[in-house]
Amino acid sequence: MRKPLIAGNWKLHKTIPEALDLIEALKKDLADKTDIEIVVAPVFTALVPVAQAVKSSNIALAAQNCYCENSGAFTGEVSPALLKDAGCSHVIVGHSERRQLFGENDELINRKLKAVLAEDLIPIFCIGETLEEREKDEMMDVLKRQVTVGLNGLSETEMFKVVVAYEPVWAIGTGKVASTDQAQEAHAFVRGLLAGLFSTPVAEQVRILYGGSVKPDNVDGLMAQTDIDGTLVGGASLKAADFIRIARFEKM
Ligand SMILES: O=C(CO)COP(=O)(O)O
Repeated sequence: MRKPLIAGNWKLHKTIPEALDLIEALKKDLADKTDIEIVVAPVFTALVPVAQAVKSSNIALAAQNCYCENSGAFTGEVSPALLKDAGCSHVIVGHSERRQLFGENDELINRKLKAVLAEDLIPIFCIGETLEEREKDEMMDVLKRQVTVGLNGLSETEMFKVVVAYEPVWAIGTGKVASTDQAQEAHAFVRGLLAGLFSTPVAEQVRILYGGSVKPDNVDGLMAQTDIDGTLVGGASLKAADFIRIARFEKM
Protein backbone atom coordinates (compact mmCIF):
# COMPACT_ATOMS: atom_id res chain seq x y z
CA MET A 1 0.00 0.00 0.00
CA ARG A 2 1.38 3.37 -0.97
CA LYS A 3 0.57 6.04 1.62
CA PRO A 4 -0.85 9.12 -0.10
CA LEU A 5 1.35 12.20 0.03
CA ILE A 6 -0.10 15.68 -0.33
CA ALA A 7 2.54 18.35 -0.80
CA GLY A 8 2.26 22.12 -1.09
CA ASN A 9 4.88 23.93 -3.14
CA TRP A 10 4.61 27.53 -2.01
CA LYS A 11 7.06 28.70 -4.71
CA LEU A 12 8.14 32.34 -4.29
CA HIS A 13 5.33 33.35 -1.96
CA LYS A 14 4.81 34.25 1.70
CA THR A 15 6.80 36.20 4.23
CA ILE A 16 7.72 34.49 7.48
CA PRO A 17 4.60 35.77 9.33
CA GLU A 18 2.38 34.74 6.40
CA ALA A 19 4.01 31.31 6.30
CA LEU A 20 3.46 30.87 10.04
CA ASP A 21 -0.20 31.89 9.74
CA LEU A 22 -0.76 29.30 7.05
CA ILE A 23 1.02 26.61 9.06
CA GLU A 24 -1.09 27.33 12.14
CA ALA A 25 -4.26 26.88 10.07
CA LEU A 26 -3.00 23.61 8.57
CA LYS A 27 -1.88 22.27 11.96
CA LYS A 28 -5.27 23.04 13.45
CA ASP A 29 -7.40 21.53 10.71
CA LEU A 30 -5.24 18.61 9.61
CA ALA A 31 -4.09 17.31 12.99
CA ASP A 32 -6.24 14.17 12.66
CA LYS A 33 -4.87 13.23 9.22
CA THR A 34 -2.57 10.33 9.91
CA ASP A 35 -3.64 8.29 6.89
CA ILE A 36 -1.68 10.57 4.55
CA GLU A 37 1.67 12.35 4.59
CA ILE A 38 1.56 16.13 4.43
CA VAL A 39 4.53 18.15 3.22
CA VAL A 40 4.94 21.89 2.74
CA ALA A 41 7.73 23.63 0.84
CA PRO A 42 8.15 27.28 1.86
CA VAL A 43 10.84 29.66 0.58
CA PHE A 44 14.33 29.18 2.06
CA THR A 45 14.05 32.14 4.43
CA ALA A 46 10.94 30.67 6.09
CA LEU A 47 12.31 27.15 6.53
CA VAL A 48 13.71 27.53 10.05
CA PRO A 49 10.67 29.26 11.59
CA VAL A 50 8.31 26.84 9.82
CA ALA A 51 10.45 23.91 11.02
CA GLN A 52 9.93 25.13 14.60
CA ALA A 53 6.20 25.50 13.99
CA VAL A 54 5.70 22.01 12.58
CA LYS A 55 7.73 20.23 15.26
CA SER A 56 5.67 17.40 16.79
CA SER A 57 2.98 17.82 14.13
CA ASN A 58 2.07 15.59 11.19
CA ILE A 59 3.42 18.16 8.70
CA ALA A 60 6.84 17.59 7.16
CA LEU A 61 9.07 20.25 5.69
CA ALA A 62 10.54 20.38 2.19
CA ALA A 63 12.91 22.76 0.47
CA GLN A 64 12.07 23.76 -3.10
CA ASN A 65 15.58 23.22 -4.44
CA CYS A 66 19.16 22.55 -3.39
CA TYR A 67 22.65 22.33 -4.80
CA CYS A 68 24.50 19.07 -5.38
CA GLU A 69 27.55 19.84 -3.19
CA ASN A 70 27.47 20.14 0.57
CA SER A 71 29.94 23.00 1.01
CA GLY A 72 32.46 25.08 -0.85
CA ALA A 73 32.74 28.15 -3.04
CA PHE A 74 29.20 28.05 -4.49
CA THR A 75 27.87 31.54 -3.87
CA GLY A 76 24.13 31.67 -3.46
CA GLU A 77 23.56 27.93 -3.20
CA VAL A 78 22.11 25.87 -0.33
CA SER A 79 23.16 22.29 0.29
CA PRO A 80 21.19 19.21 1.34
CA ALA A 81 23.22 19.05 4.58
CA LEU A 82 22.20 22.62 5.46
CA LEU A 83 18.57 21.91 4.58
CA LYS A 84 18.64 18.97 6.95
CA ASP A 85 20.22 21.23 9.56
CA ALA A 86 17.34 23.68 9.03
CA GLY A 87 14.77 20.93 9.69
CA CYS A 88 13.85 19.67 6.23
CA SER A 89 13.05 16.03 5.58
CA HIS A 90 12.21 16.46 1.87
CA VAL A 91 13.61 18.41 -1.09
CA ILE A 92 11.87 19.15 -4.39
CA VAL A 93 14.35 18.43 -7.18
CA GLY A 94 14.06 19.24 -10.86
CA HIS A 95 10.86 21.29 -10.79
CA SER A 96 9.95 22.44 -14.29
CA GLU A 97 10.46 26.06 -13.25
CA ARG A 98 14.05 25.17 -12.32
CA ARG A 99 14.47 23.38 -15.64
CA GLN A 100 12.90 26.14 -17.74
CA LEU A 101 13.91 29.35 -15.97
CA PHE A 102 17.23 28.33 -14.42
CA GLY A 103 18.59 25.96 -17.05
CA GLU A 104 18.68 22.78 -14.96
CA ASN A 105 19.24 19.70 -17.06
CA ASP A 106 18.74 16.02 -16.35
CA GLU A 107 22.41 15.48 -15.45
CA LEU A 108 22.44 18.24 -12.83
CA ILE A 109 19.14 16.99 -11.45
CA ASN A 110 20.66 13.51 -11.17
CA ARG A 111 23.57 14.93 -9.14
CA LYS A 112 21.14 16.81 -6.92
CA LEU A 113 19.08 13.67 -6.31
CA LYS A 114 22.20 11.77 -5.27
CA ALA A 115 23.27 14.58 -2.94
CA VAL A 116 19.81 14.69 -1.34
CA LEU A 117 19.75 10.93 -0.82
CA ALA A 118 23.29 10.96 0.60
CA GLU A 119 21.94 13.18 3.40
CA ASP A 120 19.07 10.78 3.97
CA LEU A 121 16.55 13.33 2.79
CA ILE A 122 13.60 12.41 0.59
CA PRO A 123 13.70 13.85 -2.91
CA ILE A 124 10.47 14.83 -4.66
CA PHE A 125 11.73 14.35 -8.19
CA CYS A 126 9.73 16.34 -10.76
CA ILE A 127 9.25 15.37 -14.38
CA GLY A 128 6.81 16.37 -17.09
CA GLU A 129 6.48 17.37 -20.72
CA THR A 130 5.81 20.82 -22.19
CA LEU A 131 2.77 21.58 -24.33
CA GLU A 132 4.95 21.59 -27.44
CA GLU A 133 6.36 18.16 -26.58
CA ARG A 134 2.89 16.77 -25.93
CA GLU A 135 1.56 18.18 -29.21
CA LYS A 136 4.48 16.60 -31.07
CA ASP A 137 3.60 13.31 -29.42
CA GLU A 138 6.89 13.27 -27.54
CA MET A 139 5.50 12.91 -24.04
CA MET A 140 6.71 9.37 -23.53
CA ASP A 141 10.18 10.05 -24.95
CA VAL A 142 10.57 13.07 -22.69
CA LEU A 143 9.41 11.22 -19.58
CA LYS A 144 11.67 8.31 -20.44
CA ARG A 145 14.70 10.59 -20.82
CA GLN A 146 13.94 12.51 -17.63
CA VAL A 147 13.46 9.32 -15.61
CA THR A 148 16.39 7.40 -17.13
CA VAL A 149 18.95 10.20 -16.80
CA GLY A 150 17.51 11.72 -13.63
CA LEU A 151 17.56 8.43 -11.72
CA ASN A 152 20.74 7.07 -13.30
CA GLY A 153 22.98 5.26 -10.82
CA LEU A 154 20.53 5.22 -7.91
CA SER A 155 20.44 1.97 -5.99
CA GLU A 156 17.24 0.07 -5.41
CA THR A 157 17.44 0.97 -1.70
CA GLU A 158 17.69 4.65 -2.61
CA MET A 159 14.80 4.34 -5.05
CA PHE A 160 12.44 3.21 -2.30
CA LYS A 161 12.91 6.68 -0.73
CA VAL A 162 12.30 8.67 -3.91
CA VAL A 163 8.97 10.33 -4.57
CA VAL A 164 8.26 11.12 -8.22
CA ALA A 165 6.03 14.04 -9.22
CA TYR A 166 4.55 14.09 -12.71
CA GLU A 167 3.80 17.70 -13.52
CA PRO A 168 2.86 18.35 -17.14
CA VAL A 169 4.28 21.83 -17.74
CA TRP A 170 1.18 22.92 -19.66
CA ALA A 171 -0.95 22.29 -16.57
CA ILE A 172 1.17 24.28 -14.12
CA GLY A 173 -0.39 27.56 -13.05
CA THR A 174 -2.66 27.54 -16.09
CA GLY A 175 -5.85 26.24 -14.55
CA LYS A 176 -5.71 23.50 -17.21
CA VAL A 177 -5.55 20.32 -15.19
CA ALA A 178 -4.66 17.10 -17.01
CA SER A 179 -7.74 14.96 -17.40
CA THR A 180 -7.85 12.01 -15.06
CA ASP A 181 -7.20 9.74 -18.07
CA GLN A 182 -4.21 11.79 -19.25
CA ALA A 183 -2.74 11.82 -15.75
CA GLN A 184 -3.34 8.11 -15.17
CA GLU A 185 -1.80 7.25 -18.53
CA ALA A 186 1.38 9.20 -17.75
CA HIS A 187 1.61 7.79 -14.22
CA ALA A 188 1.19 4.22 -15.41
CA PHE A 189 3.85 4.83 -18.05
CA VAL A 190 6.28 6.19 -15.44
CA ARG A 191 5.58 3.24 -13.15
CA GLY A 192 6.37 0.94 -16.04
CA LEU A 193 9.66 2.77 -16.58
CA LEU A 194 10.55 2.26 -12.91
CA ALA A 195 9.82 -1.45 -13.22
CA GLY A 196 12.10 -1.70 -16.25
CA LEU A 197 14.93 0.42 -14.83
CA PHE A 198 14.81 -0.94 -11.28
CA SER A 199 12.41 -3.69 -10.21
CA THR A 200 8.77 -4.55 -9.73
CA PRO A 201 8.92 -3.84 -5.97
CA VAL A 202 10.35 -0.36 -6.70
CA ALA A 203 7.61 0.31 -9.24
CA GLU A 204 4.97 -0.89 -6.80
CA GLN A 205 6.21 1.11 -3.84
CA VAL A 206 7.42 4.42 -5.26
CA ARG A 207 4.81 7.12 -4.95
CA ILE A 208 4.01 9.15 -8.03
CA LEU A 209 2.34 12.49 -7.32
CA TYR A 210 0.40 14.53 -9.85
CA GLY A 211 0.99 18.29 -10.06
CA GLY A 212 -0.53 20.98 -12.26
CA SER A 213 -3.62 23.02 -11.36
CA VAL A 214 -4.72 20.67 -8.59
CA LYS A 215 -7.71 22.27 -6.88
CA PRO A 216 -10.35 21.24 -4.34
CA ASP A 217 -12.78 20.50 -7.19
CA ASN A 218 -10.53 18.15 -9.17
CA VAL A 219 -8.49 16.39 -6.49
CA ASP A 220 -11.00 13.59 -5.82
CA GLY A 221 -11.04 12.45 -9.45
CA LEU A 222 -7.26 12.53 -9.67
CA MET A 223 -6.80 10.63 -6.41
CA ALA A 224 -9.20 7.95 -7.61
CA GLN A 225 -6.71 6.90 -10.30
CA THR A 226 -4.81 3.68 -9.64
CA ASP A 227 -1.36 5.14 -10.18
CA ILE A 228 -1.83 8.59 -8.62
CA ASP A 229 -0.51 8.50 -5.06
CA GLY A 230 -0.75 12.12 -4.11
CA THR A 231 -0.53 15.65 -5.38
CA LEU A 232 2.06 18.41 -5.58
CA VAL A 233 0.02 21.57 -5.26
CA GLY A 234 1.14 25.08 -6.23
CA GLY A 235 -1.39 27.93 -6.19
CA ALA A 236 -4.04 26.13 -4.15
CA SER A 237 -1.52 25.33 -1.41
CA LEU A 238 -1.29 29.03 -0.55
CA LYS A 239 -4.85 29.12 0.75
CA ALA A 240 -5.45 27.15 3.93
CA ALA A 241 -9.03 26.16 3.08
CA ASP A 242 -8.06 24.90 -0.38
CA PHE A 243 -5.05 22.91 0.77
CA ILE A 244 -7.02 21.43 3.66
CA ARG A 245 -9.76 20.29 1.27
CA ILE A 246 -7.15 18.82 -1.06
CA ALA A 247 -5.57 16.93 1.85
CA ARG A 248 -9.06 15.72 2.76
CA PHE A 249 -9.65 14.33 -0.72
CA GLU A 250 -12.53 11.94 -0.89
CA LYS A 251 -11.93 8.37 -1.90
CA MET A 252 -14.16 7.69 -4.87
O1 LIG B 1 4.12 23.53 -10.05
C1 LIG B 1 3.25 23.08 -9.33
C2 LIG B 1 3.58 22.42 -8.06
O2 LIG B 1 4.95 22.14 -7.97
C3 LIG B 1 1.83 23.18 -9.69
O3 LIG B 1 1.45 24.51 -9.61
P1 LIG B 1 -0.13 24.89 -9.72
O4 LIG B 1 -0.83 23.99 -8.76
O5 LIG B 1 -0.17 26.34 -9.33
O6 LIG B 1 -0.51 24.63 -11.12
